[in-house]
Amino acid sequence: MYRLLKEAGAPFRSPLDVNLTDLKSSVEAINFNTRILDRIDFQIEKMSSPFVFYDHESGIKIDFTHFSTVSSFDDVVPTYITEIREIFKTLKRIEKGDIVNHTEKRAVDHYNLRMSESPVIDFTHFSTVSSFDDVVPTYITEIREIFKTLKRIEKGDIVNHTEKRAVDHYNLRMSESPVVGKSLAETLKQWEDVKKLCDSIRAGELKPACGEKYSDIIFNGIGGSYLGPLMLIISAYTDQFCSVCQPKLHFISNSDPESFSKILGRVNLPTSIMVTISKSGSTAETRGNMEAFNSILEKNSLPKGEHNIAITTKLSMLDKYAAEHKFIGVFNMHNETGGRTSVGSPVGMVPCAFAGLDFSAFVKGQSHMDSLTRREDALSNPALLMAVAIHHSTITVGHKNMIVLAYCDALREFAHYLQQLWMESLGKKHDTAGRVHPEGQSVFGGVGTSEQHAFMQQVQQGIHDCFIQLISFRRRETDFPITSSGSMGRQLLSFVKGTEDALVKNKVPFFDISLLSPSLFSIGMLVALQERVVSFLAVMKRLNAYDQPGVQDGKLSAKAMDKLSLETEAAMAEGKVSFEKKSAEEVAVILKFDEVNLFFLEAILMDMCENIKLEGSYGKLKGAEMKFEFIDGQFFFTMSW
Ligand SMILES: O=P(O)(O)OC[C@H]1O[C@](O)(CO)[C@@H](O)[C@@H]1O
Repeated sequence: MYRLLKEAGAPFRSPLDVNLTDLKSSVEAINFNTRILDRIDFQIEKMSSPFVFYDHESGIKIDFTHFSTVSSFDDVVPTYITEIREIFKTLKRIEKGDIVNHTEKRAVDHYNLRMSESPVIDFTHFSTVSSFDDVVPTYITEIREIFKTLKRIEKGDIVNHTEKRAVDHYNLRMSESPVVGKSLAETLKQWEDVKKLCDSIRAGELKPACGEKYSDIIFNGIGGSYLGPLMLIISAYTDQFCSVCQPKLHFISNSDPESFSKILGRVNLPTSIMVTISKSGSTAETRGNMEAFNSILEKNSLPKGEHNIAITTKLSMLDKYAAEHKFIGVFNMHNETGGRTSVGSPVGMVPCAFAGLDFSAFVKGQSHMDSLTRREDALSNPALLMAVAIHHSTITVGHKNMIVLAYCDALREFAHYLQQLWMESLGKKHDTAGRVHPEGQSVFGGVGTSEQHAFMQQVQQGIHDCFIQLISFRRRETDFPITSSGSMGRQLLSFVKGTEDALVKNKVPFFDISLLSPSLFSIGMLVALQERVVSFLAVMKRLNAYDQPGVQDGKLSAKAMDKLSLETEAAMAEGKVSFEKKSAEEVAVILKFDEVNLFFLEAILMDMCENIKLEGSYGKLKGAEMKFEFIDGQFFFTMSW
C-alpha cells in the first residue's frame, strides 16, 4: 500500500513515516480504492478506541466501552499477568492434544476439529484470476451488496421477491438466529423427534399389523426432495446402501413405471413404508408415485396409515392427506425453506435417521461453514473468494460451465446435487429489475478417477469452455497395498495430482477444495459453502436465486398434456370410436376437439398404439385395438373395437 501511495504521489518518506489519520486524507485525496479506505478506518478505530476489539480477518468486533468494571485494560491486564501466562501455556497444551480433562483422563479436541476439518481451498491454478489482491477490489461494490443481502437473508427479510418469501435455510443452523423459531437448537430438537419415531421403527418397537418388523423404506421425492437425501446416504454407504442398511432403503424419484415395478418386486409390501417428501405436497411425479403405492396397499387390504410417512409444509395437499389417512409420521418443514436448500430440514433428517446417520453432525458442519462465509474480509472468506473467482472468470473469459470432480466415491451424487442447487438458482432469464438478461452456469461432473476415463478427454484437450472444482479428502480410513503406487489410496492421490498437473499444462483453470475426510460434518461444510457461493453469485449477477419460474413452464405444459390425454381417452371410450388411417388432425375432428395441440395429440395417439393393451395404462379403452402407419413422412392411425 505504501508503495502504491508513493507511486500515486503521497508525501511519505518511508513506511514508518505514516500517521493513520494523515494517511486516510492522503488516500482520499488521491482517490484510492475504497477497500483500502475501509481498512484504514478499521485501524483508526482500533487505535483511537482502546475498548473496542476488532479482528479484521474474521470481522469480529467486541465493544467493551460500557463494561464499567474495567476502567482501562492498560491498568487491569498487568494485574493478571501470571494467569495470562498460564492461559497461553494451557491453550498450547490443549491444541497439542495433551490430557487436560484430568477427571475423565481425556484430551479436548474441539479446537483441533475446527482447525483441521475446515476445507483448504487452493486457487493457485485458477489462472483467470492472477491475484485476488488485484481482482477483489474491482468488485468492491458487488461485495458490499453481498454482505448487505447476506444480512437481510439471515434477518428474515423477504429476499425472494417473485414468490414474496424470506429464505430461511441459513437460520435453520444458526446458533443465535434472529428469526424466532428457526435456529440450530430448534433444528436439533426436531431431529430428536424424527429420530424417536425412526428408531422405534428400526428397533421393531413400532410394527405394522402383521406383527413383523418393518423391512423396507421407500423414499419418494424429486429435485431437492430427493437429491439431498440420496447424496447424504451415498456419502456414508456409497451405492452399497441398499444391502447395508436395515430396514432396506430404496429411492423412487421419477415417474417411471419400470423402476417402480422393480422396487415393488424387491420390497415386502406388508412391512414397507413409503416416505413421501414434497415441500409443496403437490408435485405431480411424487403424488403419482404415492397414489400408485397406496392403491397397491388398498388392493392388498393394507391400511395406508401404517405404511406412509410424509415430509411437507403445514396444510399442503400432502399434509391434509396424511392427516386424513393417519400416516404414522408427519414432519413439517417451513414455507421459507427452498427445495434445493432443504437438506438441512426434515428432508435430510428422516433419511439420515432411517440410515442410522448422525444428522446433527451434518448441520453442525453447515453451521461452522456459515460462520466462515460471514467474514467480511474477502481474503478470509472461502465462499467470497470462490464467487469472485467464478464471476471474474465468466466475465473475462466467458466460462459458463463448471465441472465438479470429487475424488471419492462418497461424493458420487454430489455433482448431481450441485447441478440443481446451481442451475435452478442461477439459470434465470430476468434480472432482479425484471430486465431480460439470461444467465446461468452449467454444472456437470462426477467422481475422479472414473471421469478421467469419460469426459476428461474433452476437458483436457477439446474446447476450453469450463473451469473445474476439484474436491478431495486428505485422510483415509483404510487402504490396500498395490505395486504401481504403493497403495490404493496413494494411487488415488497420484491421480488427483496427476490430473491437476495435466490441467495446468493444458491451461484449464481449476481450484482445489480439500477436506480432512468425508464425514457428515465435512459434507455439511461443503454443502453450506456451495449454497453461500450461489447466494453471492446471485447478488453479483443481480438474480433472484430462490425462485424457479422455468420449471413451472414445463409443469404447466405437462398438465395441459395430462388434460388432453384424459379427454382423448374419454372421448374415444364414449361411443367406442373407430377410425381408419387418420392423421392426428383428422382424429381431432372425429373427436370433436375444437382447438387442439397436435404435437400433444399425435404423441398421445402413438402412446396408445404402443400401450393400449397394457393393464393400468388406458383403463377405459379395454378391448380396443390401435395401430399406426408411417406414409410419406406422416403418421396415420387406425382404431377398432
Ligand atoms: O418438494 P417438492 O415441492 O415436491 O418439489 C420438488 C422440486 O420441484 C421443484 O420445485 C422444481 O423442480 C424444485 O425446486 C423442488 O426441489
